[in-house]
Amino acid sequence: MKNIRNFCIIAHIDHGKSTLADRLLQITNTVTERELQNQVLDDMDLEREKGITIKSHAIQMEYEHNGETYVLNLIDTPGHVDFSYEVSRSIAACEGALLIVDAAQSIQAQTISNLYLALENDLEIIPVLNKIDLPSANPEEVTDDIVDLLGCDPEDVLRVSGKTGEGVEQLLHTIIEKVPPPVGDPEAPLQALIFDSVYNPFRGVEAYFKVVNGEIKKGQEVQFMATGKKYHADEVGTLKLKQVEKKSIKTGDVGYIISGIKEAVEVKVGDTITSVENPAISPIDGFEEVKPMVFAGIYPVDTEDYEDLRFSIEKLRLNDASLTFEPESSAALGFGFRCGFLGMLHLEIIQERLEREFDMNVITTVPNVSYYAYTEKHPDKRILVNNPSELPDPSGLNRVEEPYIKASIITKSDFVGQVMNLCIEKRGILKNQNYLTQHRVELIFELPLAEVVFDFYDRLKSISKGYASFDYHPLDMRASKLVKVDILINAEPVDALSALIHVDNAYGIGKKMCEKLKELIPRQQFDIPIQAAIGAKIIARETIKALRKDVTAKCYGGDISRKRKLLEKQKAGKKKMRQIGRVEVPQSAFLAVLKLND
Ligand SMILES: Nc1nc2c(ncn2[C@@H]2O[C@H](COP(=O)(O)OP(=O)(O)OP(=O)(O)O)[C@@H](O)[C@H]2O)c(=O)[nH]1
Repeated sequence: MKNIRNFCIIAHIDHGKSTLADRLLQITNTVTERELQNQVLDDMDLEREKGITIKSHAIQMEYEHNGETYVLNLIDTPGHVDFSYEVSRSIAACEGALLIVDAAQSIQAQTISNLYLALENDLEIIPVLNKIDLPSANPEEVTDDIVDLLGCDPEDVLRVSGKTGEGVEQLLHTIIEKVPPPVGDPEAPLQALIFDSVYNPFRGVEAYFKVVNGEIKKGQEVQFMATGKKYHADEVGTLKLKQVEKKSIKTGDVGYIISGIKEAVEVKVGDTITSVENPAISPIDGFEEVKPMVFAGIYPVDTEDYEDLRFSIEKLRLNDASLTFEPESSAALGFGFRCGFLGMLHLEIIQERLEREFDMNVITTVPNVSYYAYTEKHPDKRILVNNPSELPDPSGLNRVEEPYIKASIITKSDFVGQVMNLCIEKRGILKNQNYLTQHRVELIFELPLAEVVFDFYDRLKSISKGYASFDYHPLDMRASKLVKVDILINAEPVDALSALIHVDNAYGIGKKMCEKLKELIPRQQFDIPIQAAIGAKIIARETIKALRKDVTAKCYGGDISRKRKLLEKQKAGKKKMRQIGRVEVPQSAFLAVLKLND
């Protein structure tokens, strides 16, 4: 145990975590030059394309130092706010963390939020200034920022370049010298912390764990404490570039288990594996069931594809336990599914995977958060509302509660005013303003999550010219004055466009919605009124004027094939359309609310 080092890399997105990890694998000969494809840790296509790490993994390296061989377990952590619980469990499996800061970008929101998680778990922090090869690097200033943040000595901040490899050898020595070996009782009953899992279509779900106490053996009967399910440990091992089967994994070490588990939902990150024969009295602290934060309806464009869509979502759920779904129907869109996601990025990923991996053509409705509603009749009985159209009748409504988050935004001092205005417009409450350095400020806001779902990131990025980073954690549920705003197209209510909006913003948003829809819905042979309403009260109206000319008129007398082409183009366009009463509505209209400020 004394020669094991478990560590993770925490960094803001794009600060070079994967590149540095690759370099560590290369220097320790865990992978050969040839095997070292760029970013081996990001093995999902989508990850590589989006340049983000979605699923965390663990990899084992060996390294000689002062005549002794050390086992170094690098536990990778996902880098996006949507996956923060997974980050927290990966961190809990480590004794040390490399805090990577980009020498040109300095400290960002996720640097700090991940640092706090690491400190909460008593990790040894090794500050690392990365990308020192960049011409735009500002090592002196950024080192000062790190020193201010951690209260360490400037000499403690290592300078490396994941790209050129400079300083990486020294970094390995520092890991061995500074990160403490794991502690744990090899004789105690088995307790292994699950920090990640991966779905393998041939072998079932592989769970990654760290043995906190005891030992896990091949062939052993084990129990997952949170789910209560029992399994036979068909195979255990450690992870190099490939899996290396072992007879057992001992206290302090990191490994994987394969035990015939078919669905990702059975393996919960944060759960404890114990032995059936000699069970631990209690699980390891910190288990939480991850709950979806954002909901949206997903509908097939072609109603006949409903069963295919169900099959595809079920398949996705096999390897993504945080995705939830249940059938729902919409008067406007027909049969589909109400899906729950960890956040907006997660939603985007699922939508893209459905289209790419399953070739599904889907309409995604406006995302919403989940609310608690209480009626006058039963003011103590909580009703969970995951879809605005399920909100009880307003006349009998006592109150509605919505989720709040604690958001941390780091930006340059020049942009503080604009960022504050944005947050206040989004109903934020300023909690703290913290000058990290002379030019960089951290703002802590409490915000309704629903407001962050609506075009918050994009606007934050544009008002700060990209110099703002954002991170959040769920806080609590609070009563708010929310009303349901309905949209009527040609006098037909379109349930998929309903949204719960704060009463003060309802008129403004209703008006903008109508204007946006007017832009998006093509003109047809008759006038189309578009209205926003609260209950029976119309609060805004626009009219799409009738189209008079025949589109093909200008081709008359001309080339017949051109006319046919035009008609075919129209037909293809129609596939992406939805019929609402007599009106054809394009797919983009269902997401109109998200782009009200464009
Ligand atoms: N010049 C220079 N560029 C680097 C260095 N390390 C990483 N990069 C570049 O910075 C970008 C981001 O690097 P990644 O390693 O993908 O960053 P990451 O932190 O893993 O990103 P996420 O997985 O999205 O969190 C890539 O374009 C890298 O080529 C470095 O030391 N020097």
